[in-house]
Amino acid sequence: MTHTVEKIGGTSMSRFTEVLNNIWLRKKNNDLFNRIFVVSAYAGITDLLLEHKKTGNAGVYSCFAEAEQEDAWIDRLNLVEEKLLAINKQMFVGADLEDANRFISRRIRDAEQCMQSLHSLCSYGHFQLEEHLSTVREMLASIGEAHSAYNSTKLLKNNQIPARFVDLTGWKQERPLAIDQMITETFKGLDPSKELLIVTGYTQCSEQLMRTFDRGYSEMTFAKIAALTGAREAVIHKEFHLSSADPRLVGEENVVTIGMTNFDVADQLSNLGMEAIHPRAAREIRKGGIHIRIKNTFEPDHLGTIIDNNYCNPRPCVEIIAGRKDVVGIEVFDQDMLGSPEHDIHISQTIKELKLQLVNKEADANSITFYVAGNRKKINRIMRLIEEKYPLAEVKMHNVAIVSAVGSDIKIKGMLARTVSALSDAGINVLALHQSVRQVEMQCIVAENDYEDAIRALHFSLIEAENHGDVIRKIAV
Ligand SMILES: Nc1ncnc2c1ncn2[C@@H]1O[C@H](COP(=O)(O)OP(=O)(O)O)[C@@H](O)[C@H]1O
Ligand SMILES: N[C@@H](CC(=O)OP(=O)(O)O)C(=O)O
Repeated sequence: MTHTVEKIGGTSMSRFTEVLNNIWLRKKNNDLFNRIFVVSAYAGITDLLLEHKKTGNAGVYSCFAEAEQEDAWIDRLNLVEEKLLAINKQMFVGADLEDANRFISRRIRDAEQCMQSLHSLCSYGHFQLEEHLSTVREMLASIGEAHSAYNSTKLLKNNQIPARFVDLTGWKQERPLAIDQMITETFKGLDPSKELLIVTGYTQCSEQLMRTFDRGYSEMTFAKIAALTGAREAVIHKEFHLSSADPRLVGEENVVTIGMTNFDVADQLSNLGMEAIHPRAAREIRKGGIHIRIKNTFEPDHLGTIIDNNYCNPRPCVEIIAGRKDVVGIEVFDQDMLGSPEHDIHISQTIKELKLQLVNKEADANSITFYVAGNRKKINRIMRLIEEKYPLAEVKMHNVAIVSAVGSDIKIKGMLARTVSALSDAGINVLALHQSVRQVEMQCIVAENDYEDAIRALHFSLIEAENHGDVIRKIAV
């Protein structure tokens, strides 16, 4: 096991000069190679191609799928092309710029043609658009990663580094293969000891990457490659160190870097939309017995954070304050619910079918509240469906935020009391409170407007007050 597999997130990718200097060119001679890079689309591009990951705002795909205005998706696709070409212009000049533009414009035109043809085909009742939508979604998504991987390879070659564009998008491939086979076959003929391999974060596969793993899918490609090629270490390059809270909210000068943590903590964070790592990707890497290192792209000398399955902080404490805005609490009150799980089962199933994200839920004798995230249209739809199914129930919608204190071990007396006091001392009303018996995280539901203040208050009382220094649990390996 000599090589590493390294993923570069979209936010970092957009700062391509720093990626070039801090990640690629930094290593010299023997250390330069034996690194396989899996790259995400440049920041915001997948959001434009599909839909906004957090707000659900329409992108090319959602316009095409909803087809309210027939040609709205074409305008959006042209807008994406403009953005991609603008990125090229920042990176290349002359013949290189022309080549980069030709590559990506061809893919966009191919996709446009397929989608146009599909549209005409589906004007005949024999062909149903719905049956092909997931394929269209996959095709569109792959454009973002093909663009960033192609450009990165070109940039490296321009800097005299041997590099190869490894295209897992299966563009114009006859038939999709199963994901494991697609990766194994592709890597068979490649030698990472001789050149840097720059791999698209999107993989075309018979399982359909997004249908199986959804957004953040490049981490799945990354995890599969790490496991299937037997990597020594799986590295994720991000915009910030994995920190005790979002540095944008709490201030870079106040947060503490996390030195070590475990996959359990990472799962809690990804449930809140802070994808330290995609939970399914984590499973793949964990099964392969590989640890993950999260690194800050802009501080290349820092050891970063190790996520290891066996890690537990020897001193119980809160390590991270995370949270999520734009959560809707759907409260269903129905006295017929007493003693029966029927409402819970049915509503949970509807949430799944509508592809809303269930962040948490709580229940008492005759009411149940589902905390979900997703776009407004879907939320309104589910409210309607619940009211139709249970006409005697009272269904209410609450716009809330969730703030959460997470730690690999928080099993100490008084921790929950301290958390709630921190919020009440800051004048914030706690609407609901959850802590599971495993005691890995405590979640407080607060009004949406209180989100930022609540994060800062919890960070101040539970982390800053502990004087951890620069790093919570320095890396010991
Ligand atoms: N605890 C945290 N540590 C570091 N970054 C965080 C944390 N919580 C939220 N963030 C935010 O996550 C963002 C990175 O998001 P992410 O989806 O991982 O980006 P990418 O994969 O494009 O690099 C940062 O901009 C930062 O504001
Ligand atoms: N760009 C894709 C894949 C991905 O994983 O992106 P990022 O690494 O920037 O989260 C998405 O947004 O879903």
